[in-house]
Amino acid sequence: MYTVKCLNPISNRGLDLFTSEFEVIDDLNAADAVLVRSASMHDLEVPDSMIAVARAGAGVNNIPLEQYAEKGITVFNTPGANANGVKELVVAGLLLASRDIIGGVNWVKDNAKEADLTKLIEKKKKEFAGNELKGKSIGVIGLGAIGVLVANICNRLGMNVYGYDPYVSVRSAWSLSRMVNHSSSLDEIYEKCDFLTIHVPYMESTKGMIGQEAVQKMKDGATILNFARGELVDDQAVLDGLAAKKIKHYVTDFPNPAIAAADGVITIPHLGASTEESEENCAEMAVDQLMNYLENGNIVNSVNYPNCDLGDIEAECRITVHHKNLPNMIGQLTSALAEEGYNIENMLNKSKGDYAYSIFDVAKRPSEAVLSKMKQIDGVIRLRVL
Ligand SMILES: NC(=O)c1ccc[n+]([C@@H]2O[C@H](COP(=O)([O-])OP(=O)(O)OC[C@H]3O[C@@H](n4cnc5c(N)ncnc54)[C@H](O)[C@@H]3O)[C@@H](O)[C@H]2O)c1
Ligand SMILES: O=C(O)[C@H](O)COP(=O)(O)O
Repeated sequence: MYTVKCLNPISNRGLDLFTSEFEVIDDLNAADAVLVRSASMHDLEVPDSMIAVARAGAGVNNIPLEQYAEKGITVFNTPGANANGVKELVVAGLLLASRDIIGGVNWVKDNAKEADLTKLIEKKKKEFAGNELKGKSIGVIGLGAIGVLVANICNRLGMNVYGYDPYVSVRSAWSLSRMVNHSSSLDEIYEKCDFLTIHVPYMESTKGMIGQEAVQKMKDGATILNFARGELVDDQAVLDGLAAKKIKHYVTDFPNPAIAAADGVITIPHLGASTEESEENCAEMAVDQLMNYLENGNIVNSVNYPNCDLGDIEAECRITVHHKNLPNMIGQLTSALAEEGYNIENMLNKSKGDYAYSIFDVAKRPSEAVLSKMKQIDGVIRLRVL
């Protein structure tokens, strides 16, 4: 029996997938694994029993990835599972920024009781007029699961699309419309685009990537859309840009007190992935990956350990090892088994940065002495016997 604690509400579509071998519990201290959305785990004391975290979503900046890797806690996310939800809200953001829909709707509400409302509307509507998206240029920064969908739909809306992603994956490159222009520098995007939309992860290297210098390089009257993370954009740079009319609108899914009430800022309370469909997709994928890892030791879509998948367990015993990515780890682990006559029927080893993961299928459960010898090898972080 494995125990799972949810740190945020997780869609029942995912939780219902848990078989009788799994129990969702309230006590974190008794949990083997955690399911989480945006709750911050940075200052959370986690029990030694915890061996996995599944983020039902894309961004993992709420999880201490390196610290968990060091402890042999595998962290998963659900790539692409909420991308369509975000893409649709970006389209809404583009429309809210180019037509004064919010101003118009609010005015009608405020004047709802006026007897001659219909007449008044026809007089007033010119104040809420706007522009069309067709023919405007947009720069998409980050062409992953969301960026590709945004770039392609903007192309279909008749916009001139420029994409920037120096680390673009082959999968994304295949999915991108051939009508999307490839930008090799952010400067080209700043220079050419009426709209900029950011879809990169928040990391040390991307923090504040849209700052004073970037804003100064932008076209006059540009609109910035941020459906990725608040920290990617420097608030003061945006406020200065808005005050100087350099920036027309800042549309953000990540409001904070410094910008929430500022003129020109259109704020949405982190609703990008808050659709029934995205919540279900993320929950299903997260639970599926978690069960596969806990029961079979397979790693699919981890962000701090390599993907390593040997299928369902068919051998008598499976041993999984989280270890440092050091020379001769496999040699030492296989020797410990071979010295005592345990035959390895199948094995897989993968590495990611400083960490690696190995799976050994053996014909017989090794003795405690052999397992203890394997655990004591320098660089071994965690060993599981399944
Ligand atoms: N608003 C929401 O509710 C919501 C929902 C999902 C994701 N997000 C945010 O959006 C981010 C992107 O999500 P995704 O699913 O597309 O992730 P993804 O991993 O599929 O794509 C990220 C892309 O950014 C690129 N990238 C990384 N650093 C870059 C840089 N310096 N310049 C340009 N490109 C860079 C990567 O190569 C990758 O292609 C997430 O990390 C998360 O923070 C927000
Ligand atoms: O990174 C993500 O997937 C989004 O920001 C969604 O976060 P949420 O699951 O808390 O809505």
